[in-house]
Amino acid sequence: QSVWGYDSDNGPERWHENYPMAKGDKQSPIEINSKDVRHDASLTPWHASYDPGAAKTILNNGRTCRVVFDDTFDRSVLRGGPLTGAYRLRQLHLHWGSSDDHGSEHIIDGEKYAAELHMVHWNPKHGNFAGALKQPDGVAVVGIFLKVGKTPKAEIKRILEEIDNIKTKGKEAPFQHFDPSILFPKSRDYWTYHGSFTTPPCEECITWILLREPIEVSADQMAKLRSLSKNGENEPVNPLVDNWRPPQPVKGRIVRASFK
Ligand SMILES: CCN[C@H]1CN(CCOCC)S(=O)(=O)c2sc(S(N)(=O)=O)cc21
Ligand SMILES: [Zn+2]
Repeated sequence: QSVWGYDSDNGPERWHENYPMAKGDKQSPIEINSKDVRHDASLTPWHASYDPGAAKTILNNGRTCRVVFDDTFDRSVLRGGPLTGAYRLRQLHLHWGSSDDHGSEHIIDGEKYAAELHMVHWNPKHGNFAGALKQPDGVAVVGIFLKVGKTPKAEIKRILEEIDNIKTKGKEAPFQHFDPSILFPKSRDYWTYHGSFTTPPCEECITWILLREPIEVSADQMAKLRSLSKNGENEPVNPLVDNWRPPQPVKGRIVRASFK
């Protein structure tokens, strides 16, 4: 069927059939090898100023669990780092595996994390989100790695508590009074490079800002995430797991680090 996904008949190896950008020269995710990274002293710290009142709903779209924010004005914005101007927070979502030893999209020095959280922002100088998708500086995504550990970060609980209300595809629940910056790790260190959406349409419009320090989740919290289903309410159960794209060719791109 033409609808893309992560199964053998509609997965990443076939996306290019309907989305030619998938075979572009600046695709994401990528593997990051510290030996190839260039420290850039000119990279300033990034700053998020998010309005908790901008959070609206949480939904299961059959491909991920997504929290949507009001991005009709500069209400929740990301600035600094490799960015010029204020980028508006539009949504956050996750990618995860079928077991704790894999699930992230970016891979760091050969290490795969259990999950990867993406906070998607767009550049209002391009008028609207659809316009921003067509620009190389249109979108900025902050990526946070999730690692299974003994001292889970409490703040992720708020998202996982909602999972029971959005078990199947198309289910949506109110999700308000939430400031996603509570999910950030202590360190602001990051890698940055230019790439694409890791799903169709695979547009190459993203400035990636990947945080070096993972946040910790518990094995139970990962199991909770894996209890989501790809299928709709009255369809056969199809677990929503392994919604990650494998690493793509770097093709000479430079990955810069804000740290030594
Ligand atoms: C499931 C589709 N995921 C897409 C949907 N959007 C893209 C544009 O859509 C146009 C209709 S998006 O901006 O929400 C977005 S960000 C990422 S990622 N993993 O690269 O952070 C993927 C996607
Ligand atoms: Zn993503």
